[in-house]
Amino acid sequence: MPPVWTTPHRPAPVDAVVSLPGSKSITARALVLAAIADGPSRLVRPLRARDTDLMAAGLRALGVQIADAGDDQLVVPGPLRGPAEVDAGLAGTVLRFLPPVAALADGDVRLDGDARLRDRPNAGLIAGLRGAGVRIDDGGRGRAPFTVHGTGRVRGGAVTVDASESSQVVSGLLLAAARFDDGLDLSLAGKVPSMPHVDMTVTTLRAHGVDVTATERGWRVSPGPIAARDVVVEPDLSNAAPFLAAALVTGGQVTVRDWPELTTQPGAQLDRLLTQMGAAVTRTPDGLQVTGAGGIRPLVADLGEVGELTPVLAALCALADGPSRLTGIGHLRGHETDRLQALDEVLTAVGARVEQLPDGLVIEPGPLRAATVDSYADHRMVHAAAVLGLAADGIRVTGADAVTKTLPDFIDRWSALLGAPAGVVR
Ligand SMILES: O=C(O)C1=C[C@@H](OP(=O)(O)O)[C@@H](O)[C@H](O)C1
Ligand SMILES: C=C(OP(=O)(O)O)C(=O)O
Repeated sequence: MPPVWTTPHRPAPVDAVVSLPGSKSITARALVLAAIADGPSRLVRPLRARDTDLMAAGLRALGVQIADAGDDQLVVPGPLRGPAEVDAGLAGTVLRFLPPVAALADGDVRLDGDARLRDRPNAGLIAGLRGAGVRIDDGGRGRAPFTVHGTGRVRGGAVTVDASESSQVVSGLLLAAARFDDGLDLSLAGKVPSMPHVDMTVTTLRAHGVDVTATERGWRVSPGPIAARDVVVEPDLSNAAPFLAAALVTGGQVTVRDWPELTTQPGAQLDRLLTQMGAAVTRTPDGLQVTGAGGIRPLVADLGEVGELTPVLAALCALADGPSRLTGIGHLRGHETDRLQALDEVLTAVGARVEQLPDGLVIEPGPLRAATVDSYADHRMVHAAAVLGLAADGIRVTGADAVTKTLPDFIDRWSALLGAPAGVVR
């Protein structure tokens, strides 16, 4: 990969059908549940990218067998044990889903990752696990690195957590809770962002035979076995965002194959959001088809449920025909980078006027100009720059290899999307 990626400029309408690899979030949940299930499981077409490879490596370090079988993965649970070191890279899913599993292991498990991981908030999870009887040494920081002193079992019971900084705190605790001696009666202190991701967790647990009920203040998980299940992983709908956005920017047409009829992925909301921005969105026998009309309408929306769509939507806002206001996304300051700050810098560099709100952004488009921008080690900032580059000639990105986090061949796929006449881009 060149150190600086010059994003392709494409004023002509795109016309393509795109197939995308599996969902990061579904793969992460499938791996974790398979690792603590009551028998072996097959994951069909899981995502193979940095985040999910780190999840698999972390589980292997705890004693789980995970083998590749063509495009699939076979997972065989074993006794969970330490001592172990887990590298979470920059993956929020590993940072928040593995510590509750580590607590079930017999022995110490130390978790660390990239320099930026050490800034990502995790006090809610650490306090929640302590409330469930787990001993954790985090030097009082509430962040990585920390050591989970696993004893082979977790008491569980009534626990109150603050998950206002990440829904993954809730998901991490719920995923392992059926294996706690007393299950878990989880109460929330405050609001939780990205609620569709919590719904995804609850739905996935039920599909594995776990008894989860919503309570007035949260969720209750009964103790019991987690049934091993083979899981067919849906395409990643959040990673569909830049490809569908290309239809809007160029006034072209993009179809994403195998768009699920029913899904818990928040990316499903692209249908509604891109329609609001002026796209015609239809379902065809192939998948979800987005057609751009030649202009982009501004977006005024609370994106709290779909925070991970923000970078691409914000890029579209910088190309719209009026000012946009995106709110409900204060927690994005704790993502791969401070995404509100990063988007402010990038959109300003290409000519927009940006105002940061405590929980969002106001974006006023301006005359576009060429710029070299950073990836901030954030895959979705590369997606955003790629979308801007369609409209502005001369957008260059340093550190574009950040895309390995969830879509390692993004740059090849993007080039193919733009080079392809009508046809399948793989
Ligand atoms: O549970 C998950 O798979 C995710 C939950 C969300 O995290 P936050 O609630 O921290 O935004 C989302 O942004 C992330 O990309 C994936
Ligand atoms: C926020 C994201 O990732 P993570 O799972 O690392 O939190 C993301 O993919 O947009």
